[in-house]
Amino acid sequence: MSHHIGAEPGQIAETVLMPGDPLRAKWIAETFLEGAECYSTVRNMFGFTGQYKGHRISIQGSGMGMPSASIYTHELLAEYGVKTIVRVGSAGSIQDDVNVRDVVIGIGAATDSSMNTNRFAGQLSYAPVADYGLLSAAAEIAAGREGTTHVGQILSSDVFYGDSLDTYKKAAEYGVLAVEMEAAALYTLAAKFKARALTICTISDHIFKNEALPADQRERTFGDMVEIALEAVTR
Ligand SMILES: O=P(O)(O)O[C@H]1O[C@H](CO)[C@@H](O)[C@H]1O
Ligand SMILES: O=c1cc[nH]c(=O)[nH]1
Repeated sequence: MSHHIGAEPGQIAETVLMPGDPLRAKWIAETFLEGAECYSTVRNMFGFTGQYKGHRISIQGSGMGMPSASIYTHELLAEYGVKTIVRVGSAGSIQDDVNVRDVVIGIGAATDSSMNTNRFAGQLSYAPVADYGLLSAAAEIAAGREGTTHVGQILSSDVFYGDSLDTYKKAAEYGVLAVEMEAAALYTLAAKFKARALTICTISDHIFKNEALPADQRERTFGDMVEIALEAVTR
């Protein structure tokens, strides 16, 4: 067991899909994996391992925000020998042409977090980026499917309920597609541990249009991004 994951060595696959919502993790395991077994219920942050088309895959909830996601990412990479993590999350659109239920694949993640400012002692504005092989595979797979997928920069924010939308407006002017809360930390830690990482999100909200999907749909209906992720990691 690591500090926050109740798995024995070997119970977690080298490839992990990581939603923020632990109940989305359960739904993904039950819906897409064969023979899925739960390896951790610590803090109800569920983790499962099963098979997808003959490949061993784990699904681990990360919780919301970079502090929580960093804990699970660190333990997966440092203590369980995980080599590949794909975040399968929800995100809020900040672009007119990025609509609710579209899929967004994050090339890189801008952030308002001070985590990397502290990590690099204020000397570097580090650019957290996805693994190129995973990114190109996911983009190609998505292009061959129905539904709209956008590939570009996302913003990992520490704040869900901010005082103003000014920063999001500015980020949108500079091409950022959508806002979520984990990718920058995931990409940074994957680089540190020489692992592969990618973030695929489904748009659950439009931040400027006041559109939002309810919790049950965020939990159980984002199958397109899950299939894109599973096909990309098993290529
Ligand atoms: O749906 P998940 O994967 O949790 O992702 C998004 O949803 C949460 C906020 O509601 C944050 O974790 C954000 O990144
Ligand atoms: O608006 C949103 C929607 C999902 N996730 C976020 O972080 N923000």
